[in-house]
Amino acid sequence: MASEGLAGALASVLAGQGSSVHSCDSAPAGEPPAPVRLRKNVCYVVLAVFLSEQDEVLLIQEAKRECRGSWYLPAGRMEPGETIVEALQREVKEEAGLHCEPETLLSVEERGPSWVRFVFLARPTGGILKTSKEADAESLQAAWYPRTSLPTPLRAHDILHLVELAAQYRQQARHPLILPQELPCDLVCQRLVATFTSAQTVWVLVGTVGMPHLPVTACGLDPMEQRGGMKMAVLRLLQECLTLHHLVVEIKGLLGLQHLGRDHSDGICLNVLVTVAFRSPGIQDEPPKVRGENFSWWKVMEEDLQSQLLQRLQGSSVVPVNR
Ligand SMILES: C[C@@](O)(CCOP(=O)(O)OP(=O)(O)O)CC(=O)O
Ligand SMILES: [Mg+2]
Repeated sequence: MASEGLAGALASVLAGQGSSVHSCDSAPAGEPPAPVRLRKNVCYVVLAVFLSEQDEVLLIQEAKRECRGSWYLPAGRMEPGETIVEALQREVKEEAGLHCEPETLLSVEERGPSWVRFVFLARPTGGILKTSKEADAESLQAAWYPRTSLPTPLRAHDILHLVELAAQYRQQARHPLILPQELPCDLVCQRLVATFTSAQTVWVLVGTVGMPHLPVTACGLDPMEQRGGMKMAVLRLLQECLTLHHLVVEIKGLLGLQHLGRDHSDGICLNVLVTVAFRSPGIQDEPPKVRGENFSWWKVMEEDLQSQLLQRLQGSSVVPVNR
């Protein structure tokens, strides 16, 4: 993929799209990671934040024994064979009685590659709000509450931050609308847009095995990568080509997300924006030296692409991960 191919790939990722994952540039040592199987070695959760124009939040009252009567946002575990959006729409219908459309990903939370939660800002498109008369195993009821006076008890307080994220996004959208792209993937992996900037010039790390491409790192499901979280896979790839001890690496967040779910392709690919900078504050005009033959820095020359990338970097215009 010559420069125009790379420019096309970068433009696609910056637009929240992406492309199928055919191979990885970095994987955990030893055996190749086992294919991902939902509900067997990974659990994906979907969660919806509905925030009305009257600044009210849609909550559901849990029916499960272990949290019965407590209030939470509509959320649930994905089932094999469904897309992320289908899971979101199923859970909201089951727990709140409403049809919905996702507006954008608000946040992705992960406790290692085996547990990932996709948090959406969503809007109701129909259906009838579930009342206590329709209580069942999915939920006791659903109701709208003023954002500043939510009912108690809450099932968990983690939703307070998510509701705040939704309110902030409504007030000022920090990133473009980003929705999952239905592209097949066998692993939990991350495609890196790893950048080095100097003045108004930006370089992007590219994989050079085969056609030059945005590098992909596979997340391991072993205990070490579980404990360290998904950033371990990013650091592992960068460690393979850069001398990290004099660099500062920051994973800014998501530019996009890929998953299909159908045809047993349960994997996900997170398209992540990463910055690489020298630890010492001295002016560094050139990116850090790359070790080996498998990666190199590509200077982004296309003005439009460069300004788009700089704008995303300067504004942290990405979906936060674990933030
Ligand atoms: C796992 C949660 O994010 C909530 C979603 O899972 P549920 O317990 O509500 O699952 P379903 O029965 O499928 O609705 C809470 C958490 O501890 O992460
Ligand atoms: Mg639930």
